[in-house]
Amino acid sequence: MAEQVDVVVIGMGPGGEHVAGRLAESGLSVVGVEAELVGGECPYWGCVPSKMMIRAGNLLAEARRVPGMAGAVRVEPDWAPVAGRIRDEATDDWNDQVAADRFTGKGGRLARGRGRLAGPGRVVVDGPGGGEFQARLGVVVATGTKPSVPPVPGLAEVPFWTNRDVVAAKEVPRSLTVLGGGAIGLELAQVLARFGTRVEVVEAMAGLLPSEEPEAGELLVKVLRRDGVVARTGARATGVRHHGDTFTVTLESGDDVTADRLLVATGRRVDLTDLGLETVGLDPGARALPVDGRLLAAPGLWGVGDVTGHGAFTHVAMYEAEIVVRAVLGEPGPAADYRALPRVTFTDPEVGAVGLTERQAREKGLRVRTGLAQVPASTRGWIHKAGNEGLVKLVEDVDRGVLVGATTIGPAGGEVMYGLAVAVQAGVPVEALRHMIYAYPTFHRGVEEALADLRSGDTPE
Ligand SMILES: Cc1cc2nc3c(=O)[nH]c(=O)nc-3n(C[C@H](O)[C@H](O)[C@H](O)COP(=O)(O)OP(=O)(O)OC[C@H]3O[C@@H](n4cnc5c(N)ncnc54)[C@H](O)[C@@H]3O)c2cc1C
Ligand SMILES: NC(=O)c1ccc[n+]([C@@H]2O[C@H](COP(=O)([O-])OP(=O)(O)OC[C@H]3O[C@@H](n4cnc5c(N)ncnc54)[C@H](O)[C@@H]3O)[C@@H](O)[C@H]2O)c1
Repeated sequence: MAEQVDVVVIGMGPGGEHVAGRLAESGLSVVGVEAELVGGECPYWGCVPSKMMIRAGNLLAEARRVPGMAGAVRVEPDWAPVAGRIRDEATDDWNDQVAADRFTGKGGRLARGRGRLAGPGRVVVDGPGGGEFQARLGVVVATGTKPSVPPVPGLAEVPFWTNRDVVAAKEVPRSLTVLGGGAIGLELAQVLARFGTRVEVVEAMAGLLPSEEPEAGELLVKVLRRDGVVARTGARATGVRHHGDTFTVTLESGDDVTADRLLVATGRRVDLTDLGLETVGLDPGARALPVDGRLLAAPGLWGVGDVTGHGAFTHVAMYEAEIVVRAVLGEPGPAADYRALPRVTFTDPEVGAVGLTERQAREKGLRVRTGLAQVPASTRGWIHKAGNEGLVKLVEDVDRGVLVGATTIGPAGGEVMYGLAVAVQAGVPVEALRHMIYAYPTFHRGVEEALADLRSGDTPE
């Protein structure tokens, strides 16, 4: 006999935990099903520990910028406090009791185990907290993603690292090859290089961070080189071997890239295969859970977070979670709107981005103008001097006279992006943005310069 409850949430990462917690707080009987740790990838192996690592790497980099600016320092990197913080402050040594208690403290019930659908509203949990539940109001699938491992010959047979191994490392490796020059690969490559690891990044596409503006990838190649990171772009791996303590990645060019460790950071994939989706008429072979603007995948079945394929970011998971909370509670509110989806890659300089890149805007058929401003040429960038690399790039839909995308790279690139996210989301006219006051001397004054460049910039096509 299945136990009757109001809602079952499968997967208690940032998305699932938010939905389950909010619904439990509102008085519903909610079962949260989790196969690993309550909190998901972000606090234990993703955002939080990686940003602690980045904070440490950035401190070293700032200290190294002292000569010529503020005197002399001796910098001796030590990974021990970073590994210690990750264990003690971020992950409780990968123990989720605090998160589990937070959920049950809101009135939720945690079922530890692997959940799968067994028909509309029905969820079977295999594991220590197992059982069968029938949800009166609905089921929420928030099962996240796994590392995507490309079919490079030999790769599956070698003991490569994923983000989880880097986060858990008690010592940094002497050398590291990073397969994939996206967000994970670059953030981790830069940190480890700053702690003394010899790092090479192998990126198959023509530039680093290929989903962002090409200017971002070009700039990152230069700044990473200064950290000692070799970035090989347009580099296709044709084979991987592991002999003794050495990983060898052979490239199409014939070059071999060798290192003590190999990190695979070639994207994340949604795995719907074992979720019983066929029992509710959905395709378990789909690339992502197909949901509508209210995150509904089927009657009484919602999707939240990475699994929906709208952007593998914690803020997307939380945003979608809130929409599902409203839907389940029958509260009014807008449908999901991804026009101003913000991204921040926390390299130094940070790469902030929102909305469409120039290429995406042109592919949508928009008439586009772009404006560019260089951070080192701005007053604040010039004052900042060491570590001042960056730029602001704006993408305007000429016919509507509004920004549809922006990229803000610089020492506070992620923060500078926020104002532009508001402009994209609210469709603030470019004309109005031009007649605002931008505080002097901030990094965000680069926005004003990039707006001026729009006026004098590319001729509309
Ligand atoms: C190294 C790294 C750094 C990152 N940095 C950032 C960042 O700075 N900013 C940012 O916004 N995002 C970042 N991300 C992405 C972010 O971690 C994810 O977008 C976020 O965790 C997605 O949340 P989610 O709830 O959709 O899924 P997840 O966090 O993946 O959680 C899904 C949960 O579901 C559980 N689960 C799966 N299947 C089942 C099942 N059948 N039954 C029960 N439980 C199941 C899993 O065990 C997991 O706990 C980073 C990711 C990585 C890997
Ligand atoms: N700061 C953040 O918000 C942050 C940080 C880390 C991760 N994330 C999230 O996690 C997701 C996954 O990160 P990721 O870096 O693994 O994925 P990604 O999709 O951002 O980058 C993967 C990179 O690997 C490259 N690649 C794919 N196959 C390859 C191959 N065979 N050889 C060489 N290169 C190959 C791709 O061209 C791409 O540049 C991100 O897209 C992002 O949504 C966010």
